[in-house]
Amino acid sequence: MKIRFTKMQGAGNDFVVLDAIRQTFALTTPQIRFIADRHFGIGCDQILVVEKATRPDVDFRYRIFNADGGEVEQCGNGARCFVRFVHEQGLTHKRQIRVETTSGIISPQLEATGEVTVDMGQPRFLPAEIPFISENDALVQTLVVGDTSVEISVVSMGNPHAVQVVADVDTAPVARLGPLIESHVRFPRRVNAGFMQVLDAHTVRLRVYERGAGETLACGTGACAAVVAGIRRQLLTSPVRVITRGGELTIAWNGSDSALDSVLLTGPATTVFTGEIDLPEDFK
Ligand SMILES: N[C@@H](CCC[C@H](N)C(=O)O)C(=O)O
Repeated sequence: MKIRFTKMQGAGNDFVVLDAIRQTFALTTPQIRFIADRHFGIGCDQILVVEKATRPDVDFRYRIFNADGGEVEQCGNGARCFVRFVHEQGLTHKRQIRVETTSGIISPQLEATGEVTVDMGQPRFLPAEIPFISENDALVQTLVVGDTSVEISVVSMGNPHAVQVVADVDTAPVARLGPLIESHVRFPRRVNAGFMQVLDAHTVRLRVYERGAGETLACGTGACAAVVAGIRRQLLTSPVRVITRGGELTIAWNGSDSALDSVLLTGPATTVFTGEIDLPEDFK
């Protein structure tokens, strides 16, 4: 089966975008892994599938798959690439669109600057909403990871995040602790592990070990979760510039624990190349 694709990136978080409106296909999990494979396939952190809306009050639906083949609820950098894709492909002329995801509706807007701002919806903090196994809903929770204890704040941006504050992201043990936190028994659906260094009240550096993809150059929902956790912990004040290894994002959140405002994510979205791929039936 041959399908056309577009390779995109937002702050270095890279995507293969597939148009399921003008072509028909059904992907198996091995085929998703093949597309994402950086040696045998195209290579990407996530695959985004653009579909027709299933309800009248939205413009499109999109599905998100991690490189490991698992379907996920939300993707911030992907949402920005999504709006650029539907514009460049002539699927809409609207600068602001409403998009269904498996965890709700998001609203990306193409700015005059070329950047994209996405209303990512409200963050959630209750352990059951993450999900996270805990007897309390404390803002800072202790997680025992192997022979180390880390202090995390849990946030759902539709998808689960565990954010810790570190002294220096360059020396933070992302490769060692990231996979252990991702698959920790207290996160029944696994988790994205964020490592945030606070530079000042409006600036952080961030690395994220993503569920189902490993460390990526940037994670949009990870940036939202880190900033929201930092604001709740009174370390940060909105808006916050998030410096990742692949680029910069801006996060604004005027909410509080009692008034859960939407989180706004702004950043770049770029098309890299387009092509056609022949999918094998039997990739493992
Ligand atoms: N890169 C994304 C997040 C993609 C999904 C994540 N790995 C998960 O499993 O929840 C972003 O920009 O938000």
